[in-house]
Amino acid sequence: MTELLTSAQMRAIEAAAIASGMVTGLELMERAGRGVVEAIFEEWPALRAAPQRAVVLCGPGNNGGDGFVVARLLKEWGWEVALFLYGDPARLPPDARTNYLRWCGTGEVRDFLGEIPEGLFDAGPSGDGVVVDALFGTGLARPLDARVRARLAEFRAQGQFCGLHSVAVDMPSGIDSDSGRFLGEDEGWSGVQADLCVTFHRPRVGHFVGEPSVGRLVVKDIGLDGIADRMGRGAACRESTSAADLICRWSGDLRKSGGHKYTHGHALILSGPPGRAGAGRLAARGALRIGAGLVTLGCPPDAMPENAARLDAVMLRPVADGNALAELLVDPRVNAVCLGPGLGTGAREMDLVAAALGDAQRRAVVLDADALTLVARHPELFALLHEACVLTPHAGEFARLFPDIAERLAAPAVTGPAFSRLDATRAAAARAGCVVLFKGPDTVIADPAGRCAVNAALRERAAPWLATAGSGDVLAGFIAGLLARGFSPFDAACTGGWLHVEAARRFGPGLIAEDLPEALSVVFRDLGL
Ligand SMILES: NC(=O)C1=CN([C@@H]2O[C@H](COP(=O)(O)OP(=O)(O)OC[C@H]3O[C@@H](n4cnc5c(N)ncnc54)[C@H](O)[C@@H]3O)[C@@H](O)[C@H]2O)[C@@H](O)CC1
Ligand SMILES: Nc1ncnc2c1ncn2[C@@H]1O[C@H](COP(=O)(O)OP(=O)(O)O)[C@@H](O)[C@H]1O
Ligand SMILES: [K+]
Repeated sequence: MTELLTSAQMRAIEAAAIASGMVTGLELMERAGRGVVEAIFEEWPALRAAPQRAVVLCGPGNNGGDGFVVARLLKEWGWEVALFLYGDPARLPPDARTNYLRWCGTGEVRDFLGEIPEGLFDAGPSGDGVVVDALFGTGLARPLDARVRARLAEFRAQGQFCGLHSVAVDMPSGIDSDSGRFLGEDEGWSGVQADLCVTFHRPRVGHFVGEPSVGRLVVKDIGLDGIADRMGRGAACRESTSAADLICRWSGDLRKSGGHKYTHGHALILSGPPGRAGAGRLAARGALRIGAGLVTLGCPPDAMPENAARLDAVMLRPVADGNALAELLVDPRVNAVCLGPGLGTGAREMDLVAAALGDAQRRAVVLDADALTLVARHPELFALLHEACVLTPHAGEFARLFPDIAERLAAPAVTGPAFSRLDATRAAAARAGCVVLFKGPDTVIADPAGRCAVNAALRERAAPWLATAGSGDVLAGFIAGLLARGFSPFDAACTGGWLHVEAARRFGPGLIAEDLPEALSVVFRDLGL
């Protein structure tokens, strides 16, 4: 499990480590700087072979302090290092000031806002080098001042033009580490700000949600392991996790190690009218492939011929209205329902949503697409949501369901920590009283108690092929299948989301939604199931 931290959590851990006497702030800064240098050499092994050129940009806080350490260590490697400071050296925090003074013993400090010397970016003796951004890290509290922004952009652009690699210490400056958002107006600032970002102890939330801002993320150990456990998990330590590794916890549950088909649950997927039933069929196939013992597609009677012609292992039942659904739900073995994909938003469909949510057994229900639109439109349906439900909105559906929360998320972020997709999903789950999976390349899953996970399809896990019609329908089916198999709503959403990205990655370019369920068997085999 990869734990993601907020800046407040990281500060609390650092403060507890220092207060316990296990380490000093200065030693942590030294380890951080050393970690950055190690990461640079690991990322670009050729840089180790011969001295190069570094341009190091230091800010007014401890991020700048890390920068002084990096500058000193690279200089010790024989590099040509040019260091620029933004801020008043007299006002540096104590550890940063100590490292500033150490640097002053070996090299010059230039003014970050002053002249950029001629030839600065000419690559080093062996034609290579780095620009290190140590202006602001977790302490960024407000938007960068226009001059700082312009100057940083200039350093980045010139460095890039001259072929130097860009390295961000902890976070690319200007980005809020709790939300991954640019503080202030972000025109022209989207995209990758650093080839490599080196952070410490644990990744921050902002490395996984918001704008994808770094090409590669490396987390360096600075000896803080175990301190969080010793501190106890206080209010500042809300748990947030990257779902990427969670699958390991649950792979045992995914394995089919005996039993008969009813042991693995029965998922019911409700589909729409003739010509629109494909989305439901995709969800049904997803539910079956992920291992539900049985899957039934319930469709309007006039869609029976079309579906019968297209389905084999998935069973088919006519479901004319809410009463017909209620009759089907008399069978207690039907233990998960999924509705929304291609469903429609008329009176029949409203009736179906009411019947699924109003079911006395409070069965697990996945609501997606049109079902979400109906729930957004009709407060009486919203009021029926319960803890066994999973909502899977994309950004448009999220805004329909939770307009005020979406508005807060869309508003420019002006102070740190900024309102994040994590905050938004948590608020939505608390209001709905059920699990919410907020879709996107940085999918966030939250439950009403505040538990939260990020399933980021970023960097080495990028899966841009998922932006294809019907992939969300398959995801709804995956989650329904896992619910049928007895996963809790939160675990089903995390595991379904994770498998969705893995399946897309196994298939790769050219993916269409139909391929996702089929790619699962390869993912399962690789997991050793
Ligand atoms: N917390 C930890 O455990 C560790 C922190 N370290 C480093 O320390 C950093 C955090 O240090 P700080 O808390 O000093 O924070 P930063 O160095 O990120 O910046 C804080 C300073 O910048 C000012 N500031 C904030 N936004 C500004 C803006 N837009 N324009 C101008 N000034 C602005 C603040 O008033 C403060 O003086 C981390 O990112 C990391 O690089 C490391 O040394 C290792 C350990
Ligand atoms: N660029 C992307 N990278 C990774 N995942 C993505 C990307 N774009 C979309 N997705 C994922 O693809 C799915 C699309 O779902 P949705 O928007 O409901 O589409 P549809 O309604 O066509 O099925 C979601 O799971 C979303 O997280
Ligand atoms: K930085």
